[in-house]
Amino acid sequence: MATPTRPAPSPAALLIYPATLLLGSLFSVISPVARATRDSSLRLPKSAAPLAPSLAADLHLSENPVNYFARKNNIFNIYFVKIGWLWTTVAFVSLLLFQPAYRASSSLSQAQQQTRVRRALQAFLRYAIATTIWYLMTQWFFGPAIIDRSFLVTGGKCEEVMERAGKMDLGGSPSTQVETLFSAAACKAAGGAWRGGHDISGHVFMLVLATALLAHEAVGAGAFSAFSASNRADGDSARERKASDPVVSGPMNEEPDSGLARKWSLRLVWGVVGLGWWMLFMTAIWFHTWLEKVSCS
Ligand SMILES: CCCCC/C=C\C/C=C\C/C=C\C/C=C\CCCC(=O)SCCNC(=O)CCNC(=O)[C@H](O)C(C)(C)COP(=O)(O)O
Ligand SMILES: Nc1ncnc2c1ncn2[C@@H]1O[C@H](COP(=O)(O)O)[C@@H](OP(=O)(O)O)[C@H]1O
Repeated sequence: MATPTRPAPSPAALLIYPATLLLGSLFSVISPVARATRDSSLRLPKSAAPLAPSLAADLHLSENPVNYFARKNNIFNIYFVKIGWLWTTVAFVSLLLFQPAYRASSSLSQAQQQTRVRRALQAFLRYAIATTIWYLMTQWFFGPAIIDRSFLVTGGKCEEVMERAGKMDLGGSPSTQVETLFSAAACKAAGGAWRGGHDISGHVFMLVLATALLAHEAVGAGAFSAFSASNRADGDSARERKASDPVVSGPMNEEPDSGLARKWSLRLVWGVVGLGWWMLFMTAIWFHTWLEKVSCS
């Protein structure tokens, strides 16, 4: 019998992201509630109207909008998305610790243990690569992050702070001043307005990366558990097969209490993926222009 391997999720599943952005943008056009938010932004200069969601965000119109999810200070934005990589890390580590696909245990043969350690290392490498990409895109790239740099090269700037900088000393060393002007977070913290360029959505970027990474890993780990459990149901024949195959090994040899942790780690991961998808959908409805959303997915 051929050795079963963990099935890789189909790349077609990634279409969920453009579909979500498309659906969110359509919703933002046809929903009366979303229209009401846009109407308030029509009090902006006429030329600004087509870009309403983005400008509404820039001008802090979304601090008190009709829909709860259109508020920047909504609880899910503050405690979930804004520290989204922390949630991603916790969920990922729980998979590595509790899923039998990665968990080495003393009741396994040496070959089985080696296979699991190798799998866990490969999974960690995927996480490390994704973390590096997230970090360079949204946090730091030898100075301002790539998203901030792309905003600047497309003509954006920290408007009010630039004006103030022209008139008075901002304080601090020249390098702090440069940071103040050239990173979105520092610009907003200094009371400036990050306007004018192509503002790739950090939310969309991080949520797509995090949910794709976690879902990919959870599908593999979940399928491994399910396969192993069905093997266990098969009884002796499976036992014989396992004994001769270092790759096929599952909860058959698992400690009894690890089943609960296995279930809850998958629940945590799917919870993070589900909420991440929902927040992506909310960003698509309430924030950014079309191009800004699509350019980072
Ligand atoms: C050459 C460069 C090397 C870079 C090295 C980077 C990674 C090392 C490789 C492997 C990592 C291995 C271990 C890492 C250990 C711990 C990582 C833990 C990561 C965290 O938990 S960071 C703390 C939590 N912070 C966040 O989650 C922030 C998430 N938020 C954002 O990114 C932004 O707020 C945003 C993009 C969602 C939105 O941006 P704004 O609109 O608010 O500007
Ligand atoms: N789903 C969401 N819920 C609440 N606020 C969101 C959001 N998506 C984006 N935002 C806010 O819109 C602004 C642009 O975010 P981004 O460029 O990452 O998409 C950010 O504002 P602040 O920077 O003032 O917090 C961010 O917090």
